[in-house]
Amino acid sequence: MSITVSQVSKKFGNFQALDQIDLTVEPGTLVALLGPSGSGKSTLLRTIAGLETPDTGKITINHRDATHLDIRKRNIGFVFQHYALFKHLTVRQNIAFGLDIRKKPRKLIKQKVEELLELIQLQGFGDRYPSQLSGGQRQRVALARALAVQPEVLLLDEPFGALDAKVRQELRNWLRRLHDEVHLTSLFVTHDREEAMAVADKIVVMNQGRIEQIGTPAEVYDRPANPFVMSFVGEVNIIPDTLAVFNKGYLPSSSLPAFIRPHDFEVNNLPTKNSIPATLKRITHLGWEIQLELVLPGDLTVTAHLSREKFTQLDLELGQEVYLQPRQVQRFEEEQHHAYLTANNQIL
Ligand SMILES: Nc1ncnc2c1ncn2[C@@H]1O[C@H](COP(=O)(O)OP(=O)(O)OP(=O)(O)O)[C@@H](O)[C@H]1O
Repeated sequence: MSITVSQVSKKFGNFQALDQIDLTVEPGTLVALLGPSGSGKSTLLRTIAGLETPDTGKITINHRDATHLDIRKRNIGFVFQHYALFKHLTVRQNIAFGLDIRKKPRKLIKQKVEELLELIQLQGFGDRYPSQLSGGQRQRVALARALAVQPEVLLLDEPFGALDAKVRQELRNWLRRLHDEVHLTSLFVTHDREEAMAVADKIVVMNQGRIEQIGTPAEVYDRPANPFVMSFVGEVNIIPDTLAVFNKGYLPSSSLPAFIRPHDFEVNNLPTKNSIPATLKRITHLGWEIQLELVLPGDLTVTAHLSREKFTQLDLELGQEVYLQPRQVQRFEEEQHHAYLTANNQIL
């Protein structure tokens, strides 16, 4: 079941929530809509679901024009951040809800509900009420309820947003396995880049109602289309005045800012061929890696990430001088800086 969005725009009053969106979701893929708050992710998802009508453009689901199709005829399952389970119904009754209102035979409903309880690993919880479940369990029930009516498309709006980090991680791995098992086409909204990277086949990076880039997690991370994407999908050092800081042979001269990921700095105690001297200002233990805050000539502070092993080997002390050598530097053409500059205050 494929989804195609062509030239879809949507305004709320004077506010352009979606601006000429083009997107194709291939059958069987799990796609993440990633972007800062207010970038239009939910509006796009709701438009595909039929909860919003686009002002212009077209939406096709499985090659059928669905732009103005009634929501009930789209064969879509929807899961929201705030598990909208019916409080007065048990887990079993919640899962059965969509089948009940479609007046499916009792025997089939019973069988389907048991299958889904097994799928979400909540056998034995069928007679509980939502208030007797944890947040993660409730969200799994919400998923089972959406899956009960056998949708071909599953849309999830920040499904794990309200859960703590550990449960969130478990559930996202589980969602990935479930997606592969059930052979759905799924689209989910998140503002968490790690979640998008960990789960999705493709990531759609959104900003101010537009799509900045569509690509696999590796593509958007390693070959970002513009400064906005580079900054949004991972940490980055932006060296604005490359002429002043780097022009002494450290890097090829350029008037464009240099974008360097913290783990793309090689750190050494002694100068190497093209290294930059820097003073070590702060050391932070991030768990499996160490973050260094370093001051470059010209008083520019950058961060570098080191493995624990390398950190131990260097035997670093605060205030000492080290030498940085960028392994990889990205630069973007002038016109690609627009999105970054306008969204700058949201991501730095
Ligand atoms: N029904 C509405 N009426 C007016 N403005 C709306 C409506 N729905 C959304 N908006 C506005 O459209 C913009 C995009 O909202 P949307 O919910 O799509 O963003 P989002 O990327 O999902 O953000 P978040 O991560 O915060 O949920 C926001 O500025 C929001 O205030």
